[in-house]
Amino acid sequence: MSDAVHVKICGLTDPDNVQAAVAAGARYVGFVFFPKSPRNVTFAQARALALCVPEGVAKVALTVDADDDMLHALTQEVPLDMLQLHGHETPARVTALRQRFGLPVMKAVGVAGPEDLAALDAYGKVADQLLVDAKPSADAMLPGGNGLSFDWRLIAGRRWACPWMLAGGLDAENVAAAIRLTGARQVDVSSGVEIAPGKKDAARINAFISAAQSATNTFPV
Ligand SMILES: O=C(O)c1ccccc1NCC(=O)[C@H](O)[C@H](O)COP(=O)(O)O
Repeated sequence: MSDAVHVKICGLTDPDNVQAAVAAGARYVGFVFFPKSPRNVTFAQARALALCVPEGVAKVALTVDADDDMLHALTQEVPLDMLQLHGHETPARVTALRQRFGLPVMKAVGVAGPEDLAALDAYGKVADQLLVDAKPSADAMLPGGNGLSFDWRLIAGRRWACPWMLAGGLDAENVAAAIRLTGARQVDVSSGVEIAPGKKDAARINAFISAAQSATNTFPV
């Protein structure tokens, strides 16, 4: 992995914001397939957005406890590079989906306290990537994308068997500190580059990517 921190902009719904993310240097763009989300896109919308994305930028589909039929239709209709699983998918399900759909799988794991760290070790052995995210509160409407951060000291300097991304409540103001504290080489953002739920903003996307890429990561690779 190169020295610059890799950025994923998640929950894109608009071609102008996809272009803004790509132009600013995002390495991943994420599309949300979760009807209750303000960022939900249809397969047709996602396909149109995906066709704007150049080679070298990974197109990630975020799903929540999706069944095989949904994933089959999704992967047939939308050109994708990765699946992001943001529900209660077990390690066995992660393994099965990697095999069935032939795409790398990133498993999101919510962290609120030290008791959540064992799950990162378990999923790190079977997933292609981990998304280390804030655990949503019990009454949250969404399982992610809540703009909530967790205590980064819980994972400072920790490593897993696969590459990982830091997520949860990041924005242009705090991302450099988060990178310094955790040693993250990849970061993911959704709410922190929005002006309203589901409404991304090109200036915020630019500011976030610039702040992440200029952050100094002092941890060894
Ligand atoms: O964004 C959503 O609406 C969403 C819906 C269902 C599951 C996950 C969802 N989002 C996850 C993300 O966008 C990010 O990967 C992550 O949780 C960080 O989000 P944020 O704290 O808003 O930056």
